Amino acid sequence: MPVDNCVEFGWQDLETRGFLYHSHLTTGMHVVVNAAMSADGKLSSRRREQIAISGEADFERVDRLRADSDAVVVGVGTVLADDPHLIVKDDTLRAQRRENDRPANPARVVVDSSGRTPTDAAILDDAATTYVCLSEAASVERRAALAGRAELVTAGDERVDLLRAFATLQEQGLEQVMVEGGGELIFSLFDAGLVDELRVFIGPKIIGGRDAPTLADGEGFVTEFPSLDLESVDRLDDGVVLTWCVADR
Ligand SMILES: NC(=O)c1ccc[n+]([C@@H]2O[C@H](COP(=O)([O-])OP(=O)(O)OC[C@H]3O[C@@H](n4cnc5c(N)ncnc54)[C@H](O)[C@@H]3O)[C@@H](O)[C@H]2O)c1
Ligand SMILES: Nc1nc(=O)c(N)c(NC[C@H](O)[C@H](O)[C@H](O)COP(=O)(O)O)[nH]1
Repeated sequence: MPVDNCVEFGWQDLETRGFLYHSHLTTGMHVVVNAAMSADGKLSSRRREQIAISGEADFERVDRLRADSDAVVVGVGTVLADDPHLIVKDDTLRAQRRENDRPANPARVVVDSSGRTPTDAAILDDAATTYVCLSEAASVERRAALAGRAELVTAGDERVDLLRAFATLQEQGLEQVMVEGGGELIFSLFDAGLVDELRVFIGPKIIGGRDAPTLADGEGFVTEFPSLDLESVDRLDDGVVLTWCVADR
């Protein structure tokens, strides 16, 4: 039975089982949003400092999902707050990728309209290819600063046009895409109809704070809301991982 727009198995399983799946994009890209959320729905504190919400087992799950992916995507807000590296941490998983003729690490993608990604950001090191998705608002100076460190994708006038940017990434062969956050980017991806699957680890913390980032920030939906089909609930560490398919709009 073809898996409609949602992967019930790991990526390799999907390929070996020959299941067909379709994505919200015109052809093969499959976008999985994966985040860790406190019991009260926050991604970090109001100070936007990184807070460990995942336990050891969930961090390992995230590492496996990265290893299964062609690209890991974050917004520049996350780069500025956490200076993430976004590589596969487990040596065996990296070796398996190389054995499968894949780069040791998935590509890294930053959604960053004006090119605010610092040139000394960990995400720009040589551990993996990095794409910086800019809009036309990015200055010549910022483009020149980033050009030597990353592949530049330009889409959109003010904010990054996510549909066009993701279509360009797909042309680069990036089909299995994992989005780690943050809340602004996750909302925009849902708003653009680009999300196929949502996996959330809900961890044993209360963070609170009316200004703390949540799973989906941005403008918010007011009349029509993305609909989710629950695929699985798995207990992990002292929390749970919920996996939803995003229903076609
Ligand atoms: N717990 C988790 O799983 C997790 C994961 C990632 C980030 N975080 C946290 O989230 C916070 C950062 O999230 P955030 O919401 O501030 O920033 P973000 O990472 O979502 O980046 C948003 C920024 O991306 C840029 N952008 C360009 N085009 C855009 C578009 N079309 N749509 C949306 N953004 C666009 C804008 O500058 C925007 O401000 C940090 O505190 C970080 O620690 C938590
Ligand atoms: N899965 C997950 N559990 C958490 O408890 C937590 N705080 C994050 N937060 C995501 C983090 O803010 C960055 O997006 C990168 O996940 C960091 O990546 P590196 O470890 O530097 O590769 N993510």
